[in-house]
Amino acid sequence: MVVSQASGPAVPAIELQQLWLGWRDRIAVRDASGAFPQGSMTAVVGPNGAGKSTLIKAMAGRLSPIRGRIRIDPEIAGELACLPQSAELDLDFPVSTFDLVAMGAWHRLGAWRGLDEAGRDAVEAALRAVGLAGLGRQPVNTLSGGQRQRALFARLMLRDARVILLDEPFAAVDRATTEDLLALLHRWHGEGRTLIAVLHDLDMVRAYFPQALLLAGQVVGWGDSGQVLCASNLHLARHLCAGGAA
Ligand SMILES: Nc1ncnc2c1ncn2[C@@H]1O[C@H](COP(=O)(O)OP(=O)(O)OP(=O)(O)O)[C@@H](O)[C@H]1O
Repeated sequence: MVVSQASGPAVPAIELQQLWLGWRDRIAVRDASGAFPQGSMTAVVGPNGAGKSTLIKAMAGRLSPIRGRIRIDPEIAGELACLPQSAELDLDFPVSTFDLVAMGAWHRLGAWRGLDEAGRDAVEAALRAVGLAGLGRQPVNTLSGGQRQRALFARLMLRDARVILLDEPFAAVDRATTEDLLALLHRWHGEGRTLIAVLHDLDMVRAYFPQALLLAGQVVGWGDSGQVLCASNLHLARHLCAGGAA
């Protein structure tokens, strides 16, 4: 799917409205407001414990706000895909890489309807696009870490979502894989999809992500990544996560 880019003022794909998130007695994100415009490519950054994964989980619908609201544009409500941190994914089951990638099409076909020839071609094309041509029959639990992440990106391709959330997609992945997957993200961005990725490598964010959201239990900065990732904001974020007051 190629998503048309609307001209004129940016339409929010996801809007945070005075959003508070937390776990039991712990507040993880306080009073966050702002918007991810449709077609934007944003890195969510911040120190350990800043609330980045918590925000991704909430936007993916896996955690309810304590207060405030996450408003998802109704046109894209069913068009949101999420790739959680790899530690949260149990891929230790005997399914082929082809079938794992094909699962990306389940939301359109239903789990029990087989793929037609076009669907099978789409899986093969996705495997080629992530550099796994010829590995479709290999069980996923025998893939290397980098191959596994490539397969999960191929599954996202089949998912064909307009908004894609990724939590540390390049953690424990080799450089060549990272570069290939970054190129895929850029392709998706060029297609007008909205991309939101938790990342730790600030040089990568400056080089590849036009927008950044700097979190430290609260929004420290949100906008052009060059401006958001300035020394004073990064210092403030570290201070806040070390227990200081704003
Ligand atoms: N499942 C959970 N149960 C209880 N507390 C949690 C849970 N997940 C996160 N937290 C707490 O919420 C706060 C924010 O955690 P979160 O994982 O969102 O941070 P993060 O910015 O993604 O950190 P990191 O960079 O270390 O992955 C932390 O204090 C953390 O201990």
